[in-house]
Amino acid sequence: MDEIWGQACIKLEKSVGPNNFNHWIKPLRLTALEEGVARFSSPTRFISDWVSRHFADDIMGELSRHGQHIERLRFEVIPQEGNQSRPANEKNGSRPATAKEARDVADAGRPELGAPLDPRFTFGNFVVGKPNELAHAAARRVSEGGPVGFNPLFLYGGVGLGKTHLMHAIAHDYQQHDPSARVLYLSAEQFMYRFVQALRESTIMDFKGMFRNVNMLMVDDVQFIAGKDSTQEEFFHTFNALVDQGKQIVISADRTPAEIKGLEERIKSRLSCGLIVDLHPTTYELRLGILQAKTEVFRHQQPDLQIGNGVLEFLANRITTNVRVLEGALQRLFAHASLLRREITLEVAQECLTDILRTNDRKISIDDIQRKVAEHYNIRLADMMGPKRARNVARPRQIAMYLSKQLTNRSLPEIGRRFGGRDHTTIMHGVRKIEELAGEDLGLAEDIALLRRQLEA
Ligand SMILES: Nc1ncnc2c1ncn2[C@@H]1O[C@H](COP(=O)(O)OP(=O)(O)OP(=O)(O)O)[C@@H](O)[C@H]1O
Repeated sequence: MDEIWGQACIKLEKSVGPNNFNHWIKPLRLTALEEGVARFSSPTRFISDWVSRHFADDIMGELSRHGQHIERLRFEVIPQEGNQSRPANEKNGSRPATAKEARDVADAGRPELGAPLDPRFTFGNFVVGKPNELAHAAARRVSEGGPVGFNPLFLYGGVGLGKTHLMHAIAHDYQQHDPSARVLYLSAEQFMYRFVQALRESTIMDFKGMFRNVNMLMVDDVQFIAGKDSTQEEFFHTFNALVDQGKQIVISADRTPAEIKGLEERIKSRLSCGLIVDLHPTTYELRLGILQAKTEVFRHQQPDLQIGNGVLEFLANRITTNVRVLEGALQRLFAHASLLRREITLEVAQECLTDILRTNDRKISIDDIQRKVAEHYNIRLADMMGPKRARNVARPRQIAMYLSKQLTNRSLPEIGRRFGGRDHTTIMHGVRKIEELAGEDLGLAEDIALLRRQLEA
C-alpha cells in the first residue's frame, strides 16, 4: 500500500503543486484498495473534506494509472496526538458565530475553501519601482525565512496594486527555501468561512489545529473581518498562538490597521506590532516598466507580435487607475494583434480600448466638454446651461450632453445639474438623439469624433 501511495504521491506533488501537496495530501495514509474504493486515514475531518472536494479526481486518476481502478475515496479520521487537545495558549473558547457571520457565509454560497497560489505571481514577474520598493524589499526578506525582525508584515494599498501578487511570491519563495514548510494562504473571507463551517460541523479543534500547525500564515484583505465579532476573536487567538510560536504572519488590507473601522482595538494594536508598508499608487515609470515586462513575456509566445512606437507609453499615460486594468488592456491588444495578425498601432490601440480609456480618463470634465463644444459651434458657453431651444444652440448642447455621458463617469442626474439643472430624462433624450443622428449623418459623426479626439488628447 505504502509503495503504491508513495509512487502516486510523487506525481501528485507535481500535479497539485508542493504547497497543496504538503498541506493536504501528505498527511493522508492509504490504508486499503478494494472494489474501486481507495481508503485513507486522515488526521482531521477538515483535511479529508478538503481533499475530497479539491483533489479527489487527481488522486483517483493517479491511483488508476498505477493499475487500480478507483471510483471513490473513503476517509477515516484518525486524529494525531495533540489535535484534539485545546492549544495551551488558548484561554478563551470559540464564541458561536454571530447571525451576521452565518448569513455572510450563506450568502457566499459554497465558496472555495482554499486559495491556491497563482504560479504567475512570483518575484521574478514583479516589477519594482519607487512606489513599491519598500513593500517588495520587506516581502523578499520574509520569503527568505529564518528569524525576521518584524511580525506581522502588514501590506496595504489600493485596489490592484500588487498586494496579492507579493503575498503569493512570498509563499512561492518560502516554500522553495524549505519545501517541507507549511504555508497557508487564504483571504479573510475564507478564514471566516472555514471558521463558521468548523463551528457548524463541530470541528473547531481541527480548525484550530490546522491553523496553529502552519509555518507561515498569510491572510489577504483582512479588512473583511471588521465588524464580524466571532471571526475577529478567533483570528486574534490564531494570530497570538502563531506569533508566540515564532511563526511568520503576513497580512494585507486596503488600508492601515488604524483606519479599519469595526476592527477591535486589540487586533489593531497586534497588527501594528510588526512592519506596516504600503504600496503607493503607480507612477508613469512603473506602469511603463510593467507593460514592457508583460510585452516581453508575450513576445516569447508570439515572436511576430508587433507593437508600434509609442503604444506602451500611451497606455502608461492614460491608464492610471490600477495594474489589473492596465494588464487587461494589454491582454486585449495582444488578442487583437494575434487574431488580426496586424501591428498594434496607436490608432488600433485607441479604437480597441475605447471603453477602458474612457473610464480611466479622469481628466475630462463636463466643463471642458461644454467649453470645447461651445467653441466648436461658435455659441456662448452660457447657452449650454440656458433655456434657448433654437436648433443652432440646442443641437450643440445635446452633443455636449452626449460627450459628457461618454467621456466622464458622471450620472445622468449629475450631468443634468451641470446643464442648468435639467432633468435626467432630458439628458437621456439628448444622448439618444445624438446617437440616432450620428448613425445617419456622417458629418455629425465626424464632428463628434473630432471633438472627442481633441478632448482626449
Ligand atoms: N509591480 C507589479 N509588477 C507586475 N505585475 C503587477 C505589479 N503590481 C500588480 N501587478 C499585477 O496586477 C494584477 C493585480 O494585482 P494584485 O491582485 O496583486 O492586486 P491587489 O493589490 O491584491 O488588489 P485587490 O485589492 O483587488 O486585492 C495582478 O495580475 C498582478 O500580477
